[in-house]
Amino acid sequence: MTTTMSSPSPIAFEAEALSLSYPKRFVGETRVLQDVSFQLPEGAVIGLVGRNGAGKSSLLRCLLGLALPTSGNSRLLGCPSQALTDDLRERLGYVAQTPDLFGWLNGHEHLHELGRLYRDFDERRALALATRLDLTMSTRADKLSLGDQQKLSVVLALAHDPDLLLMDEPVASLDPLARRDFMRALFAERSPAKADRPRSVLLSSHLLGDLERVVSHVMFLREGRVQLVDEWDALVENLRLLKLDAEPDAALPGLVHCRPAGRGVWHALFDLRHVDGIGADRGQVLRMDDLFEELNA
Ligand SMILES: Nc1ncnc2c1ncn2[C@@H]1O[C@H](COP(=O)(O)OP(=O)(O)OP(=O)(O)O)[C@@H](O)[C@H]1O
Repeated sequence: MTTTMSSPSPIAFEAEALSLSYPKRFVGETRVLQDVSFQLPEGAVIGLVGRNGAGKSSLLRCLLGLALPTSGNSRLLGCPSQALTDDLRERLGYVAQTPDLFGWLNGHEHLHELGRLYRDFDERRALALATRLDLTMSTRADKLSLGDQQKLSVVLALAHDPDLLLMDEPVASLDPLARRDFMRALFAERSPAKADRPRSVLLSSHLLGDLERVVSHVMFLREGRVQLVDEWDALVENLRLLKLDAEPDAALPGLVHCRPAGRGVWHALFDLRHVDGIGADRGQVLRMDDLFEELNA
């Protein structure tokens, strides 16, 4: 089931019927994204959630113009992904799933090289973040642990204080303290010149406990489709899980999702905003990992 939400605020991330397929080796195609639509406002911190292979990296790559959709389109701050302007690129930060570093350069040398590309690059700010993340900047990237390579990628992505940040599992290899410091860095004060601008963040992660603490919005992807996209507080307030002894009628108002849970029991997820007095308000409130299980089991 797909919920598409709109907002009166300016839109940071937007997709319209976005689909992406890759040809299979001999015949047919792999459908990676199917009819993905959403609008997410500026200033939002969005958790992008789904099982392995759900299409999270592919969606981020389409938004950044790094993958060409089969149909549909997407925009970043109103700019079409396939025609990002230099000005828009200056406002972007991206952390790829696999650290995208030059193995023979150390952290300082990376800062020096990248600093030549951005007008707003702030090396002092980057070094302060490296210190907070306990990252040694004098070691060649190919001699860093995977976690430290991820930290360096994050330091580089934040060094020009971007308005839009897209991050593909940036904390997967970080220890809990580094993850905490990373999350703080996301919300650290912006540079004086950008203090009044909202930063919008789209962040894919399997660490749902961490996401739950920081996101304003969440988007659940399954098999390339958007299952649910909404403000996280609204989902906590309004989604309820009921355990039923029969399959509910799919046409019941407010029914978001249902699944057989074994021994004749059905789990039904209702949205109280659309329910018509069937006692769903007595259902269970879900944490993000519970909701993930309900949508994917
Ligand atoms: N270049 C490609 N050619 C063919 N198939 C691809 C290509 N890139 C991705 N895929 C397929 O697209 C699907 C989605 O992959 P994607 O990496 O977007 O998923 P993901 O949600 O990011 O997964 P994970 O959580 O494991 O990182 C997978 O089935 C993958 O095999």
